[in-house]
Formats: sequence, C-alpha cells, structure tokens
Amino acid sequence: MIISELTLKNFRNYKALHLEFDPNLNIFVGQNAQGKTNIAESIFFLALTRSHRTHTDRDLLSWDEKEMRVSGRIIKKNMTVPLEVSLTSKGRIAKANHLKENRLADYIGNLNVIMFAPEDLAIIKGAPSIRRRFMDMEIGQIRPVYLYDLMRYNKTLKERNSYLKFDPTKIDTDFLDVLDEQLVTYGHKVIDHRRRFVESLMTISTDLHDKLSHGKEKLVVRYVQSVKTDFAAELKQARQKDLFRHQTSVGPHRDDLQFMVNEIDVSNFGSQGQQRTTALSIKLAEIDLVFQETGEYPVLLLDDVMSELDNQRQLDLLSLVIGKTQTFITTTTLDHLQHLPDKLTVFKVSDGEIIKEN
Ligand SMILES: Nc1ncnc2c1ncn2[C@@H]1O[C@H](COP(=O)(O)OP(=O)(O)OP(=O)(O)O)[C@@H](O)[C@H]1O
Repeated sequence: MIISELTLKNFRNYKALHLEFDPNLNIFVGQNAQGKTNIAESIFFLALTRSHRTHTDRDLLSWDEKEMRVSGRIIKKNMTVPLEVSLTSKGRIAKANHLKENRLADYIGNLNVIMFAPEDLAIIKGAPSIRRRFMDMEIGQIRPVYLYDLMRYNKTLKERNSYLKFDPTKIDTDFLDVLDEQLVTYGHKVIDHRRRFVESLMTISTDLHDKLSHGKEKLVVRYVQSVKTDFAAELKQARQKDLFRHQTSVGPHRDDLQFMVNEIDVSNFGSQGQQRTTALSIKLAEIDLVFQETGEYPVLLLDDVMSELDNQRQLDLLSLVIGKTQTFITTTTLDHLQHLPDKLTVFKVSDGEIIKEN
C-alpha cells in the first residue's frame, strides 16, 4: 500500500499543505524544529486517528485554531481510497471513501503504518505499560476487532476497580462474581490476540535479528502473561488482596513482553547497540507481519533514526525495506545517508514550508 497524496489543514505548524509522494522513498530534510516530524506524525494520525507522541489532541491543532484536518489518498490493491481524519468541535471524525465511520475501530486498518522513532527504544528499555501500548497499537492495526475486546476488558476492569473501593461491609460478592466473569471472558480474548501476535512477531523478528546481527545474536521474544493458567481461579484467589488494595492484581492489564538476546534479558542487561538492534528487528518484523495478515505492506515512517544507526545498520535497514514498502525518512542532513536508491524524492523543510526536489 502507498500513500500518494497528503493534505493538511491547521495541523501543527502547517496551516495549509498539499504534498504528492514518491511510491518508493521520501526524505524530509531540514534543521531542527522545522516541521519534519509533524509530517510523519500527520501520516500516523491519518492511519490511527491519534498521534504517536501526544495523548492531547489539542497539541495537534495549529495554535489559535479550533479545527484541523488531515486527508490523503491511499493506493492499495490497485484501488484509490480517499481518507480523512479531522478534529472538530463535534469531536474526531474519520472518513474512508468520503463516508463517515461511526466507530473509529472500523476506520483503523484502512492505512497501515509502522513508525520507527528514537522513542521506540523505550519499548525495550521502558516500563511494561509501554510494551503493552506497543502490543495494543500494533494488534489493533492488524485486527481491529482486538480494539473492541480490549475496550470491553478495560471498561470492566475500571468498573471492578471502582467497586473494590467501596466500603467493605457493603460489597455484594454476587455482583463481584458477575464482574469477574465478564473480566475473564474479555480478558481471554485479549490474551488470545496477544499470544498469536507475539508468536508471529517472534518468528519473524528472530530471523531479522539474525540478519541484522550477521548471525551473532539470537533474539527470542516472550509474552509474559500475568495470568499463569486459570484466570477465573487466579482472580478468585486474589480477591481478598484486591479488596484490601482496591485494585485488580491479575489480568492482561499486567502483561509484559521480554526480549532475550543470546539468553540475556536485553532490556536490563543488553548494550545500547543490542537494544537498538532489537528495537529495529521488532519494528521491521511488523512490516512482514502486516503483510502476512493483510496481504499489503504497510507504509514505513523512519523519524529521525537514521543518524543513530551506523553505516552497516543503515545499509541493512534500507536493503530490507526499499522496494518493499513505501518509506518516509526525516533527517537533519543527507550527508550520513549512504546507499540510497536511485528512485527517491527529497523534500526540503524550513519553518513549515516544503520544497520538493527531484
Ligand atoms: N500545535 C502547533 N501549532 C503550531 N506550531 C507547532 C505546533 N506544535 C509544534 N509546532 C511547531 O512545529 C515545530 C516542530 O516541528 P517538528 O517536531 O516536526 O520538528 P522537526 O523538524 O522534526 O525537528 P527535529 O529535527 O528537532 O525533530 C516547532 O517549530 C514548533 O513550534
């Protein structure tokens, strides 16, 4: 799948912008704080109706504006699909083929993107919540039904946690049983999706990591489940503790991922280089995973990551993706970019102005 055109209205520092893209490689070059990441972010937003770097929609609106719109044209399976996501006083509106989707989960999946940014190192080094968010975003893109299951699980979890805060003498254990039953039903669905995702991710990323490390490192990705064997039984067993602590101590909201390189937990004991290569393997694996699940390669957004990679890793990365996925690179300089293919388009970015150079 490729994105052929992008139009921005009041998105960050772009009041009005229209761009036509190269199907192969697009490079956005410019000094710091000119608006390169904003372009990558807008493409991510068009795909997922949210930003990769802020939870606050307000941040995405140009200062002093009340509404914004990102629209684009996607070409997949030889069909052109117009997409549009806007933030208005009525909230978030997503349209595919000019038709409004009532549920955002029905819209997501029209455009698949994989974003690789320096912050992604946090998937390896950061808190478990970052790894859960990573799983949720990625599974949601490939199988939108996951978002429903996750939403229902989270809603029930919230309800249970609020109930656990009630005066203990007023707790109705029958009602808690009902909540537990619902939590287990939705929780199983979430766990099933995650298990399948991690299995596929593991197979592909191990192979890629082998290539990226030139056979020196074996990567193993493990799904670390909070539920060990029987969710219902474990929930029951934890009930007294949960009532005491006013929160649910077992369930997929406590899941994690573990990355082992040559049998060492790379999150805690890996070198910077190993952690970077692991993050890269995971991200690149997603490209093939999206293809496996949807029959289309996603669009790849490489935001400010090339300068962090040495020559060899740049070469490995580009040789793995160019010709396969439409790629967008943001960078402050073209100097360190080696091994670029012949077919590419460079966009010079300066203070929200973009000049296309062929
Ligand atoms: N909501 C907004 N409205 C208007 N301008 C904004 C808004 N949010 C950010 N900006 C401006 O966008 C610019 C930052 O853009 P961006 O994050 O894309 O930088 P960049 O070119 O990727 O830089 P770097 O190389 O440092 O990552 C800054 O000038 C900032 O003031």
